[in-house]
Amino acid sequence: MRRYGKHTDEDDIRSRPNRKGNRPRTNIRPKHEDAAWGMVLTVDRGRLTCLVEDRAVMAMKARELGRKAAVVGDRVALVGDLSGRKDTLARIVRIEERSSVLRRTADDDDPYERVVVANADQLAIVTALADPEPRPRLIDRCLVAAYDGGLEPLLVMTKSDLAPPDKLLELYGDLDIPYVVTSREELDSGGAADRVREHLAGRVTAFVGHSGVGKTTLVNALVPQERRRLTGHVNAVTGRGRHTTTSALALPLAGADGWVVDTPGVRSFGLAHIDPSRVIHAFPDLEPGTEGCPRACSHDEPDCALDAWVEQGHADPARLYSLRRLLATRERTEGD
Ligand SMILES: Nc1nc2c(ncn2[C@@H]2O[C@H](COP(=O)(O)OP(=O)(O)OP(=O)(O)O)[C@@H](O)[C@H]2O)c(=O)[nH]1
Ligand SMILES: [Zn+2]
Repeated sequence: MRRYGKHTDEDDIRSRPNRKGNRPRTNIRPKHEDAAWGMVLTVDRGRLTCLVEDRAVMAMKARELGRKAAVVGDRVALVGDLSGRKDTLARIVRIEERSSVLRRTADDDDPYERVVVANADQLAIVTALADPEPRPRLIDRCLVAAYDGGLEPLLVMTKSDLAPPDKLLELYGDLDIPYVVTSREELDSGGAADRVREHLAGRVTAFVGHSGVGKTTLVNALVPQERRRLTGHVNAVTGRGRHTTTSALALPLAGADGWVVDTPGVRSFGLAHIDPSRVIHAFPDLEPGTEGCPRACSHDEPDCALDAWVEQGHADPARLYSLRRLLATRERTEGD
């Protein structure tokens, strides 16, 4: 994984025009020698905590960056006071191009997409087998966002002590998506964290899930208190499972090289920003069946080949129902 530290790139902010196309004013040019690379760990009302070498450095975005927001997971160039000491504030002068972006909107009518996490390799979709009931359509939405943003999905099914995973495995077990099933007992023994950790080594994994599924419990098991202290997040994740900001929070994995990015619990996952034609990629069991579809098929018309595909037993009818519902409504309501 990349290391964060001294920024040696020749292409520094001084040679780049600002958003009006003008060269930045002389007096606001950052000193190149001072710039260092960091990773954004969390964002709280315009204040960003960045990991620089092994220090947590508070920073603000430089004005030259305009409206472009830095989000958790972003790799940024920083100048100014990089000591990480209390009451110091560095400046972010550049955001590196992202290798992936997890985006969502508040609902399917919301024109404002937000980037939840940048540069994550993997999306762990946490779903409880009971309490709260699993919601396949929310899982499907997360899968769409993962494929669209360039993240590999991982399914984590919690609370198998309360209900068996059979129904979800019928839907997702054959899709080539790795999955882990955990229980209360395995949480207590450490077995749950061990099995999830096997999928996280050397990667940045964003965890998403509906409120109450046990995401925070799991993240706490993966990242013990002393690891959090390394990045200044001593009390960032509280007992009741909510950290104080509404932003995601990157935490260094214990026992393996990798990052866990905890995100606030969601009730919905809006996909207003995603073109309907790309939704099918999150349905690898159905996608091959669309070869027989007419051009620009909406997959909800009489000639759609997917009905026959399902009748021939290539995919579960519930999956086609999910796809159609997602395409048709694209509307996030509580019951969806
Ligand atoms: N029975 C059972 N309960 C669990 C399991 N995992 C977590 N819980 C419980 O589920 C409840 C919710 O867990 P949290 O970790 O707070 O859930 P969360 O997904 O972080 O929820 P938000 O903070 O709202 O995002 C807690 O009371 C946990 O103790 C499990 O495997 N089995
Ligand atoms: Zn079709």
